[in-house]
Amino acid sequence: MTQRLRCDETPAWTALQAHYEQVGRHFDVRADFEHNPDRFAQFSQQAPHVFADLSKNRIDAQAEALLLQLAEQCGLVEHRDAMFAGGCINSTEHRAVMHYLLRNQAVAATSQEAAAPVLRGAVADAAMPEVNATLRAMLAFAEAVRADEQITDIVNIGIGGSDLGPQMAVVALQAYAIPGKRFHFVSNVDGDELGEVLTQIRPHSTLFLVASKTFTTRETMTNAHSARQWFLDQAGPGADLGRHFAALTTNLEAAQAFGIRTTFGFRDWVGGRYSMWSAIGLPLAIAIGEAGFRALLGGAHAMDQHFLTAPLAKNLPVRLGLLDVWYRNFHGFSSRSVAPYHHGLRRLPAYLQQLEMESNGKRVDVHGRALSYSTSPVVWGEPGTNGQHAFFQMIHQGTDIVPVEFIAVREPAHDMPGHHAQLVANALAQAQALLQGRSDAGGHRHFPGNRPSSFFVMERMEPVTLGALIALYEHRVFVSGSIWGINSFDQWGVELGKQLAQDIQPRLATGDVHGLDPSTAGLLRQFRPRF
Ligand SMILES: O=P(O)(O)OC[C@H]1O[C@H](O)[C@H](O)[C@@H](O)[C@@H]1O
Repeated sequence: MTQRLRCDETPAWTALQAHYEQVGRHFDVRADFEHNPDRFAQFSQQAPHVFADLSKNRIDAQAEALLLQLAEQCGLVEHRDAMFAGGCINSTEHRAVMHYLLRNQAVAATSQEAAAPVLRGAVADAAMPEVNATLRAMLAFAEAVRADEQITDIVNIGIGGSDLGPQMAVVALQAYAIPGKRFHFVSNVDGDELGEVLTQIRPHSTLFLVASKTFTTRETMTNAHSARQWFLDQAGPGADLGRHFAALTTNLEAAQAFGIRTTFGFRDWVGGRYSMWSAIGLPLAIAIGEAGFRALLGGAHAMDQHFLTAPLAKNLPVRLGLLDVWYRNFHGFSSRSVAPYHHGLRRLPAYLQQLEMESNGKRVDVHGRALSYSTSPVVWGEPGTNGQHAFFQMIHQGTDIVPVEFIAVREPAHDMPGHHAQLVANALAQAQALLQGRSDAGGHRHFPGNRPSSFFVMERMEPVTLGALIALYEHRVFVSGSIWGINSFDQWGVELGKQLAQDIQPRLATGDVHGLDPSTAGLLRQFRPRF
């Protein structure tokens, strides 16, 4: 990787610091709305399937111009283009990052059209035949499962990226899910989770999907082995494991060694948290069918094209990623709350926690040098209107500023009179209240206002819009990670705990506390009589 200027060494960074001191620190969005009649138009835009209003944020044209200079001076475009050219940008794992190839399909493409990739180039041309062949095989399998009335329950066993994406999407697209089939997601090694699912299913009507990129993740392997044992015990003699288990993995040999003959693969250039577009999306494909899954890919692809081709000043992932940098590094905001005003998006905050914090929660740059500036904010949230009755108090009147991201759709999937208007009114009102505040009352009733928020609007929650929304988030995370000069595609921070768990587990049986710190030793003794 060529040496680039670190973001805090660029002239734009220094200029942003000065602009923050002179203007940003005291910038009042309400005053700017009064002086600038174009503010809404300037800070809102239509991207593929997602309209975004960023005008309630603490940003002015000068800050955005300087952020765009920062992007230029940090080599954002070169980095983006390196990713889309198949460059080895995941340098610590020596891998390319090419999940976008999995959705290299035009919206509403038929299976024939889909065989012709939209993004061209040597890397895409080489990879697409296998990508399309796997997609076709996986979608054919999904259609067969959909048509198989004997199979009523699909149990996905996977964790992290092998759970959060497909689960979030199956929940979000419930209105499009095939009737008569239930979808279960088992991720936790806590036996309560698998145990609860096993009480609801029968072996002959269940399909287990063992989803693991590596096929070595201990939680997933423990759950998969327990599920297999349960299946063999319950199904009795003649149990056909092969018909009731499939694997979604890059490690096909390990899956076969487990006894699974139906396997769908993908390549190591698909990161776990970027894998819902791959074979890991099989539960979703079963739920929404081939046409739905292709529409999801098409929506994501439309966002890829936007990210690749729109000028940076009108490039929504770029604007959002730069806003994140502005807030994190200049305003010092340490968290962002996501508030989907859509019941179907209730797993989105959990999904985004992994996407953003596992990608950008890094303290060294791509060369391993310690950073002197902050990276990933904490991302958290709950669906509206529930959050309003819980933690919005803090967002309106607390001592910290928490930018909020509202997400709403124009068309609901239900036809319950009055509900949708009330839901949307609440989302609009919350954003308005955060901005306006309330100064006609003092003390406890005073709302300071000028509290920032963004607002995303989509036509309805459907495969194509969900695909675009998730790709938007992926690229936004890429943008801020790229400015920070970190590797957004590794996750070494999850390793140490895994290793120590392997050391501790046998100690629970033996009681050996040798070499442990006093706290861990004391806690281990608390559990000792149980093992
Ligand atoms: O899909 P798997 O190989 O089982 O990995 C599952 C998850 O576990 C890892 O520890 C990482 O933190 C995640 O990025 C990954 O998605």
